[in-house]
Amino acid sequence: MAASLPVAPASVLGADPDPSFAELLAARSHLSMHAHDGLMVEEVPLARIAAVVGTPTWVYSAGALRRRARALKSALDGAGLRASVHYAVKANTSLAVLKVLADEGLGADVVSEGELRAARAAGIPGSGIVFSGVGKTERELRLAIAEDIAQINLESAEEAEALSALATSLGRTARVALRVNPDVDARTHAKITTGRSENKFGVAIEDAPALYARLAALPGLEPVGVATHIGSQITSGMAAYRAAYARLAELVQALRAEGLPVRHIDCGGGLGIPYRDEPAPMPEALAGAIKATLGPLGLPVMLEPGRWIAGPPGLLLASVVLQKQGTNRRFLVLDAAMNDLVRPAMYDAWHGILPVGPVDFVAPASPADVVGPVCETGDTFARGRALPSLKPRALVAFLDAGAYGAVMSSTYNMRPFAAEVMVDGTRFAVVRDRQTYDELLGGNRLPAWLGGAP
Ligand SMILES: Cc1ncc(COP(=O)(O)O)c(C=O)c1O
Ligand SMILES: N[C@@H](CCCC[NH3+])C(=O)O
Repeated sequence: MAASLPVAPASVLGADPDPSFAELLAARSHLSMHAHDGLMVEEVPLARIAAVVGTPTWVYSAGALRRRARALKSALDGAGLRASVHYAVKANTSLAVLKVLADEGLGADVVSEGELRAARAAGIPGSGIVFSGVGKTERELRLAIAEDIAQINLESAEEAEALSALATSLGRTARVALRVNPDVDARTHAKITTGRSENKFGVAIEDAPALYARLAALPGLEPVGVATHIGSQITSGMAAYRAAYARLAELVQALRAEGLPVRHIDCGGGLGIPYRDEPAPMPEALAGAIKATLGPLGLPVMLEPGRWIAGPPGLLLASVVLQKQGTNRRFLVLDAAMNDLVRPAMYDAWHGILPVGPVDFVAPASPADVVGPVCETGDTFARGRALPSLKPRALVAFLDAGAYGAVMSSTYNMRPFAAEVMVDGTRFAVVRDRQTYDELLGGNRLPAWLGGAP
């Protein structure tokens, strides 16, 4: 049920005010503020989840995941593209999330044995799986061959030679695509741009024709296409995508002129989401950019979106431990920390923070620094954020934390991994148990010479 509550004040920081609570809510249709139950995900009050599961807890909306998977596919269909979507598993590896997306017919883009196993465990067939990554081990390549996955995206000449030798020794032929680095600037955070020549990913586009010919000549390999991925959280429009895809199109024409077979093009991921008030790139725009640049080739395309699918449907639910008055600063100290959600510490990322209680939602707001209890100054989620005065045990939600949230958490400061919950309509379920202290300590062993069992 939508909020019929007054609009909370925007940030008091001035020139570029943060979005108000009401604006944040309005842009996220799986969230609503109920006058009695507080902030809800679909039909489930977050306060109920906190009462049953505790905090910190990741909460995912199955409905929002399904809607986004469908929206992406319909944008691609609408542009008349023959396209397959391979969800980038790295964004969120929860089996429940993967199962929802598998049920929507999505394939997977994986970068490790663990991700390949997770995708298979969720029921994604090998024929829907693409394996990317700059350093796949022999063990991982063996598994990829055994699972007969759709394609292995090769990122170097060295990897091509190694895979050829391995596949030949196994008496198999591996379908491969060549990941090229088009040397375009995706104009995103320096730590997550991948398509510049100085980045470690892919092979230089100038070297691609010769290497593709080599793939065709090597035993045990069947080159089926070319791939690229220029970076993540791309919100600067379609120019970088267009530049990269135009280079891919030229490459494909050059390969065809040499009589080399190209069956499809892997366009990568990277579509950004509005965490704060960034312009929201729509899948229709990406589909249009693909159509305009690659459409004339008449080939099927593959996409590898991670964040766009899994980001907005997830949040991190946390409790206030205490509110501390510092020198000219108010600190809201939470039970969640940088070990749970590392993006603010790692990339200075901005996440919307909403109070969960209906009373807190409409109470007067003033600037607060929102921090965790970890012993690092970087354990700061937000500075000067307009929030009401919150009592110990009040709940807050970090928005858009479904992608690169739980997957990047650690147990730093001996803090267990948080629980994960999925909401679907009126029901919710724990989809990953909170790590226990026994599990947290369990992997430790004392050698005999320190008193451990011989
Ligand atoms: C090869 C590859 N494909 C897809 C993705 C998914 O990116 P995003 O979550 O930005 O869509 C990544 C991560 O950036 C990647 O490295
Ligand atoms: N982990 C990054 C994105 C990296 C994308 C993976 N190649 C983030 O949280 O924004």
